[in-house]
Amino acid sequence: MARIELDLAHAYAPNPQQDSDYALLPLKMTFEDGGAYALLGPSGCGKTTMLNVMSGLLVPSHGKVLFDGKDVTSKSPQERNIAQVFQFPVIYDTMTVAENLAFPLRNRKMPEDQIRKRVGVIAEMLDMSAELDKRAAGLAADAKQKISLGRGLVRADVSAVLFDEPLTVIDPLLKWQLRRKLKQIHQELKLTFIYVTHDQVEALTFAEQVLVMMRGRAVQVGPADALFERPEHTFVGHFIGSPGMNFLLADVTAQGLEVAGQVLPLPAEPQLPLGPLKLGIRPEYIDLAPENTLGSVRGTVKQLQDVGTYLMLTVLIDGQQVKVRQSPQADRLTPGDTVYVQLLSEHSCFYINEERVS
Ligand SMILES: Nc1ncnc2c1ncn2[C@@H]1O[C@H](COP(=O)(O)OP(=O)(O)OP(=O)(O)O)[C@@H](O)[C@H]1O
Repeated sequence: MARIELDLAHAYAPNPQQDSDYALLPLKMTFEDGGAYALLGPSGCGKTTMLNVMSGLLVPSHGKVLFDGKDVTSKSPQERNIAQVFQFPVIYDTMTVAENLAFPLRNRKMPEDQIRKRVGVIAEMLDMSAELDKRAAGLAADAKQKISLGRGLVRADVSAVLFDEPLTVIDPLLKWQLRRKLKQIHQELKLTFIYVTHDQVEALTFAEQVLVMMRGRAVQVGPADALFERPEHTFVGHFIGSPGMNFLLADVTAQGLEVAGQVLPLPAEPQLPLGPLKLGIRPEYIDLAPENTLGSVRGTVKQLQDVGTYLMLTVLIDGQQVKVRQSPQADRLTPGDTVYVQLLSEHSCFYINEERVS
């Protein structure tokens, strides 16, 4: 196992001139030994590039990769001792499940009795003990991908296991089970896991630390609750949550916070600079208030959506739209109704130039 440090940038084209020429903008990041990390972001944000730089499939155009303090920037995946699981199964069809799982161990010349033991443990973890003697060729796509996962997990002496969207070919029910299984396996094996996905549920349920990426930039790294409660960038607020955080244009004045032509009292602390900013508040944290409650803002119900376990209101506040999550027992409102919403609480965040200032 290893502590992985990145201090680098990567551009595929020579002579990068501007930010958009970089697949990875300059970043410093440490992956602690034994941690479970997810790299999360939309398609094209640089997740696979970062993973390939860590594995050694790609040499970064600028900077360094360190494993336990040693510079491995130009070392191959073999030399870095990395295990990788890709989107699609990488297995030998002519071999049995057991032979496939044993392959990385035989390559390393592990004694046969130890191989048998380790293959048994991994097969048990992945619920594949009954399939060990079956030929891989006859198995369904998701069983094959489970073998790939097993091959990634079978060696106990790897620096890290890197997963690139490994559950893409798995059907939704099994995907849900495997996600939980991987978390459990991580706790048992205590290997460093780095997991690439564009699916926030997958990232947030699996990882202890999630690195959110946007257009080549690492915007925030933290546990799921920090990304939800205190997004450091409006992008993280939008991207995490379903629906994401609401953002309203506001103005800090000597009188208070001006939102949609109404002035709300601001707490003395923290002090916000005078001028325009964005107020961020999650739909889960907006309450409806009786008319003229101090700190509430008047709006009009635009839409009401019954999602089963909750109601989602869309409220228009002077042309700005906010989502408000309500319990299913709440009084039924209808489009056109006037409501008063409470936008300020300890859950409110403030952003200037898309970065959180409070
Ligand atoms: N071999 C390459 N040559 C040139 N540009 C590349 C290459 N691979 C990726 N890119 C570009 O680098 C950027 C980041 O791509 P990358 O594959 O790392 O993103 P990603 O977040 O993994 O996306 P996805 O989820 O779609 O795989 C994109 O703009 C992509 O077009």
